[in-house]
Amino acid sequence: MTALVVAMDGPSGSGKSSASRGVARAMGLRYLDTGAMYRAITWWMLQRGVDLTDPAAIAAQVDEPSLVSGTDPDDPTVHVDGVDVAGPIRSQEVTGAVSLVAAVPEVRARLVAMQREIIGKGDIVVEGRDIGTVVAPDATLKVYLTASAEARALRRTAELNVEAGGPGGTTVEAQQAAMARRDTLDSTRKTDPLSMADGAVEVDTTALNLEEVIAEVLRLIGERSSQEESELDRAHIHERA
Ligand SMILES: Nc1ncnc2c1ncn2[C@@H]1O[C@H](COP(=O)(O)OP(=O)(O)O)[C@@H](O)[C@H]1O
Ligand SMILES: Nc1ccn([C@H]2C[C@H](O)[C@@H](COP(=O)(O)OP(=O)(O)O)O2)c(=O)n1
Repeated sequence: MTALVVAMDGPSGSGKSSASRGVARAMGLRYLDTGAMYRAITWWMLQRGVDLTDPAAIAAQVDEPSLVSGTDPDDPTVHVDGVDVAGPIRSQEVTGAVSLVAAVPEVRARLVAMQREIIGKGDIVVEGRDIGTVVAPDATLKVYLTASAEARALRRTAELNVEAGGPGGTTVEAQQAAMARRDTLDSTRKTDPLSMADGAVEVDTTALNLEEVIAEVLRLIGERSSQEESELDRAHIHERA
């Protein structure tokens, strides 16, 4: 069988990270969070005081930091210049700035090349916005996760409250507005907008719990793998005839 690559795309809060990690764990696959890579570069640019409203300033610095992404679904890591930035990349400051950095073509070129190199070894679940469309259009399975704007905001608010150990200073309404702003920025940039890839299967997670989402993706992988096997069988029969 050819190397398995599962592409998981979708907007913020649709459940990509949780579902991708669950699927990777269940199947013993590697896991790559490409959003964490965009966040890590953004963290570094903020540390350096780069003017994020100036795409040329971002482009001029993009090759400076070293970036290393781990692929263990039980311990996804990201290091910038040797510093573990798993915590800081989730800060509101980074979340508020990441769309500006991710819109710069030079940033995307560097990160897409790194992502393709990691994916090249196969047997991996990769999550992001443009995995099925740009990074790995030949993936074995392409999933596009969605959920209603309200469900996504509710999930994110609950997550922030847990992190803060109580009401985390945000409301579902504020969260929904912030996510809508970021989705708009992510989907209106000129390069690689947030869109569904050809051949992707849409999974609406609004009414599904995490276990149900993981089970559905595992079912789709099984379906795709048996389709591939029967196509191979047909090709062999054709060759022999
Ligand atoms: N199907 C689901 N039902 C309820 N909550 C979910 C579901 N999938 C994910 N979550 C929760 O929603 C939040 C956002 O999920 P996450 O996987 O980080 O989404 P994304 O990577 O798409 O931004 C997390 O707190 C996660 O535990
Ligand atoms: N393949 C990707 C992944 C993320 N991005 C951008 C878009 C997002 O606003 C940021 C952060 O992505 P991340 O997946 O961490 O965001 P969420 O956890 O879904 O809120 O990076 C991208 O442009 N392309």
